[in-house]
Amino acid sequence: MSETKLRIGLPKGSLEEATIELFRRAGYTVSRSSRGYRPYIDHPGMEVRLVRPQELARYVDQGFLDCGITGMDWILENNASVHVVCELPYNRSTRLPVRWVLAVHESSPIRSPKDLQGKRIATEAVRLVTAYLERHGVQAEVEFSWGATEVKVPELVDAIVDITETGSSLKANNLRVIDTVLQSYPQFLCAHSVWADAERRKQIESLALLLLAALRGEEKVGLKMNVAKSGIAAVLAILPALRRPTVSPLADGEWLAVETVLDESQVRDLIPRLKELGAEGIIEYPLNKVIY
Ligand SMILES: Nc1ncnc2c1ncn2[C@@H]1O[C@H](COP(=O)(O)OP(=O)(O)OP(=O)(O)O)[C@@H](O)[C@H]1O
Ligand SMILES: O=P(O)(O)OC[C@H]1O[C@H](OP(=O)(O)OP(=O)(O)O)[C@H](O)[C@@H]1O
Ligand SMILES: [Mg+2]
Repeated sequence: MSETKLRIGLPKGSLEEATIELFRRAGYTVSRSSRGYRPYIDHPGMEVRLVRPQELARYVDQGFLDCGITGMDWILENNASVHVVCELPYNRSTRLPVRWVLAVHESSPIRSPKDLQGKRIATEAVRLVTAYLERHGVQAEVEFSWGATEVKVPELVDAIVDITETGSSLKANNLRVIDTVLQSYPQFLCAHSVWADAERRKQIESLALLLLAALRGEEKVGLKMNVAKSGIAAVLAILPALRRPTVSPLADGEWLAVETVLDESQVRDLIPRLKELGAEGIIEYPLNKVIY
């Protein structure tokens, strides 16, 4: 093991709970004290810092952190030069990407990006929005917002660009979405110099493997059932698998046990059909990690 510890930056705020839970499922316990920004991690070769997601990519770029997790949105907004190891498809409350949306008050006459000509837009991501307006050939004033952006329309600004995940903040503030500026998932990123170092890179790749395995373990389940030999072809015809289902004989020589791994979302449609096809003793079980 290398002498110096791998310095990992984890995002404070919206992504904090979900990220620490992801690390737990990946096999790493990160424990925080109430105001501590230096949580403990149960691995002797690692240390963790809790950092604002807006700043994390910059600290990795500058070499203060070796690697970390932050949204693609803030990597782009900072124009940070970092190596993206992998995308991690989760967010604060769902598995969907967050969207940075251009939104106006319900009562606004603005209907399309073109209608923003000469208007004022508030956002936390000034660079992203400026680039968006350029792509649409629109000149408008983009002002930086420190947060609580939704409440600024229609009195303070004509439009906002803000993050939405479940849509409840937009709804609560009577906002109408005009367009999506960017979709974003958290990214596992590291410094170019870390990626160039064979030993560090191996550490990073192992961590990425476990984080992805834990995320997949959340969305997949195992399914087992008994099927009479005469019915096996029909069952196999509808059964998804990572590669192919496992089929093994029961002790009676007449029946077969079938085992597979599939998306949890498929199970509710599949189980009634399997039952109709004569499958018995169907059991579903959770998985901690899935590695392709
Ligand atoms: N539901 C969500 N709302 C906001 N951001 C989210 C959500 N889910 C994931 N994220 C991601 O978390 C990061 C949030 O960064 P942001 O700058 O908004 O800080 P924050 O964690 O929301 O802190 P604050 O509460 O001070 O705004 C972004 O990368 C964003 O894509
Ligand atoms: O679509 P939703 O699920 O409602 O989530 C989106 C909301 O969450 C974030 O707010 P945050 O908690 O970061 O507060 P802020 O507005 O002060 O940044 C974001 O800025 C939206 O307001
Ligand atoms: Mg926020």
